[in-house]
Amino acid sequence: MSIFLNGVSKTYGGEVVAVRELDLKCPTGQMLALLGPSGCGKSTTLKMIAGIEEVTTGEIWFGDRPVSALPPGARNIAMVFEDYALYAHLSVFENIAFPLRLRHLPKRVIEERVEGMLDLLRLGDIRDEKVRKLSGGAQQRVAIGRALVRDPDVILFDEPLSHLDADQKVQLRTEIKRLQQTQGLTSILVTHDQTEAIAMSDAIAVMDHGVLQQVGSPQELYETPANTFVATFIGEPPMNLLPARLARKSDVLFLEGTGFTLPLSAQKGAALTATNTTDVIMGLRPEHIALAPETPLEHQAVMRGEVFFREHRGDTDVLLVDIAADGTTARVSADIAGPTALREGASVALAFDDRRLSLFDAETGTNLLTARAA
Ligand SMILES: Nc1ncnc2c1ncn2[C@@H]1O[C@H](COP(=O)(O)OP(=O)(O)OP(=O)(O)O)[C@@H](O)[C@H]1O
Repeated sequence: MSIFLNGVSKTYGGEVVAVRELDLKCPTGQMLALLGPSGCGKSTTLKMIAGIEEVTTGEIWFGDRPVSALPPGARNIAMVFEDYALYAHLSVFENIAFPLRLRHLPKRVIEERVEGMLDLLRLGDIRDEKVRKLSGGAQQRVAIGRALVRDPDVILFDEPLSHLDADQKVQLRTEIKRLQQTQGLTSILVTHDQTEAIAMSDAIAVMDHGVLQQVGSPQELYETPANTFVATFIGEPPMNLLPARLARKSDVLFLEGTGFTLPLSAQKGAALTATNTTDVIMGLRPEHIALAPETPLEHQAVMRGEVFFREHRGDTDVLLVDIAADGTTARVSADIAGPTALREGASVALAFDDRRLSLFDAETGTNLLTARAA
């Protein structure tokens, strides 16, 4: 069952605009993540889809059915919460059976369906355990079983992994993804954790201050962020954002930044023909910077500076490098294959080329390379 949000807004108490004019689509059988910092409106959006909060304006559709006016019970949705919300004194079996008992289904049907869930979630061995004795990960699997056993049209996950420790997180996110794909579940995932959103979802909607910033596949968001907010929110370490200028000399467009001048490729130049902007922000991912070879390649720019800090990350070193030139300074983070012999205070030359850099309008933060193509 697909989910559509059409111009959905939510205002609390006539004042706080939590969600503004939101248009979103989650196709049948896919998982859409709502991602953003605290207060961006993702929980409010989930609650409106669930029917726990009313929309102020706009309409929500499940397939061809408008649901905004329906109470939660009439929407055939299931929710999985961050704190599991299980009955601690009941067994695994009884927790999963609970929603079916509420519907007074025949005993045989209940047993069949709960057994199916126990198999699917590999909970058979602990079926008679009281849930309070289980690990967080096992409790969350029980909660997922309880959600799925009713065969909902839509399943809503509200920060489902946030109380788990690191290895349980990784295990359960794989488990949820496997279930979501094999069962073809139409799902919305609310999270503030980009790693979770990237690992689990087909598409990610990034929100800030109640406004949708961009929606797309994890790859699209990584490669072509719509603006500087998305650019720094997706990717770790975050994308470098450095002030720069565009200057046309003869037929070539040059990018001039702190300590470098880079002729842009004809392709990038063509994408920028309609741009009058000269002040830009260059977006450069730390993993797209390398140590400069002795003879830089054509179309490669080199920035020279001093290592301010080195963070050793096993197979790579993240270097924070201070670049100083023409009275300006910039601090750049570079994720370099390592381990390197570079230490704080060392001189270093960093190289990058124009293939994977982004350019944003210095005033609006909009991606200049994609905005006009869109
Ligand atoms: N019941 C409410 N009454 C008034 N304001 C609210 C209410 N619920 C949320 N808000 C406000 O709406 C905005 C969006 O909140 P929301 O909880 O949807 O954001 P969020 O991104 O889910 O954040 P978090 O992860 O912290 O829950 C915030 O400014 C919040 O203070």
